[in-house]
Amino acid sequence: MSATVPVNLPGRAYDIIIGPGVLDSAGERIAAMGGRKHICILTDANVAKLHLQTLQTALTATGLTSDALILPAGESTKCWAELERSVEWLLSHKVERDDVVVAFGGGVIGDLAGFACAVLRRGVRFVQIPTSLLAQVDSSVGGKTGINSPSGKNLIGAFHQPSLVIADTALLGTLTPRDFLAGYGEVVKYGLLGDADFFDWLEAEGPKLAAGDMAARVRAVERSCQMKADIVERDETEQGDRALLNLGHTFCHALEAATGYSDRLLHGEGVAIGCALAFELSAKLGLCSQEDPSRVRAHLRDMGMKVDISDIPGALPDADGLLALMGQDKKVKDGKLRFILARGIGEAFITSDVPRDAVHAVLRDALRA
Ligand SMILES: NC(=O)c1ccc[n+]([C@@H]2O[C@H](COP(=O)([O-])OP(=O)(O)OC[C@H]3O[C@@H](n4cnc5c(N)ncnc54)[C@H](O)[C@@H]3O)[C@@H](O)[C@H]2O)c1
Ligand SMILES: O=C(O)C(=O)C[C@@H](O)[C@H](O)[C@H](O)COP(=O)(O)O
Ligand SMILES: [Zn+2]
Repeated sequence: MSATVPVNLPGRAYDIIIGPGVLDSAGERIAAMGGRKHICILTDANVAKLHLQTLQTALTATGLTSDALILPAGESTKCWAELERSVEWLLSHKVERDDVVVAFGGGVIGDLAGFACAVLRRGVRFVQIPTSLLAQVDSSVGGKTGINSPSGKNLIGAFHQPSLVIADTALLGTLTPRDFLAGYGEVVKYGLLGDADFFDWLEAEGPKLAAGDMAARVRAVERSCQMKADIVERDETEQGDRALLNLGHTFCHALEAATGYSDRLLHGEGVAIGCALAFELSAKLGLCSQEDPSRVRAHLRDMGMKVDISDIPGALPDADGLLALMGQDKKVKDGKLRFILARGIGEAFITSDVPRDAVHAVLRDALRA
């Protein structure tokens, strides 16, 4: 029940190893990469408590020693202060360019550690060992790394590909239901952006997947990684097609900024709400039928996820305020927003041809609901 997805980037190719128990092979796989025998691990407090010992035992079994920096859990860790702490800690361990650093955690640790490795000595190798569903299906793959700014999400960062990804699906068993479902938001995104059959399958198997069915989890991680790898191979640095992976994110990032990158809204929850809004906007513009957003929302609702802006606790800015936050989106070109919209489920495309009034109206309706 395991799978390997290659990411074929010229000069920077790597494998994504997926399956229950693959963490046990981390020592062998990392030792095979060469470099010195001491491994620095960046992780967070939740993951350290549950799984660090297993990782360190796997490393020790092949003669590797390790030290870990345990950072606070949560989105607010993707900040300058924790970046500085991480880089200085790695420097204090005299990490060299050919050493291997391990990012062991969810997307927060992966993004922060990846960025620390991108800037440390202008580039140190790192291995992603994603422990959340979100990190296994999305953030550990493709080399986007970075931190947040009060001005906007992920505004400080770099492209820096990992040298290997080890996604042990058994680790997903200790996620809280909320964190698991947040990751599921990105899984649904893949079906919506480019694979209608996968979305059909999620409608049928999603509940089983959430309940812990391992074969379903492996299949969802593998399909998501395969779709991401295909897109990243075509367009590593988002000059074009890679922006498809941003379906729902223009809305999501504005909502995350509006909620102060806090526990009020997790990234994957924002992606689910953002995908529903992107489909509402597509329907409003006559690009797809009204049945499509209804179907998207019905599936998210069936899974017990946040679907509407009103599912976010606490006050939010009005439609103008959210539009202003969207102005910091990295897809903005010549001052104009670009969106990922859809002609149907599995048929997303990138466009800058979206009247501001239509976006305003969708936001206004969503805030009123
Ligand atoms: N670089 C990319 O391409 C990319 C893609 C998608 C998302 N992201 C980023 O990823 C971040 C979200 O990632 P996330 O949802 O993994 O958040 P996260 O890293 O905060 O993890 C969510 C929570 O789950 C806990 N956790 C992780 N693994 C666990 C396990 N096995 N058992 C128990 N608890 C565990 C963490 O401690 C945390 O409390 C956001 O910052 C988002 O911007 C990046
Ligand atoms: O890998 C990508 O490309 C993505 O867009 C994946 C997204 O799920 C992810 O949240 C990413 O970090 C967003 O990128 P950004 O460039 O909009 O910050
Ligand atoms: Zn995302």
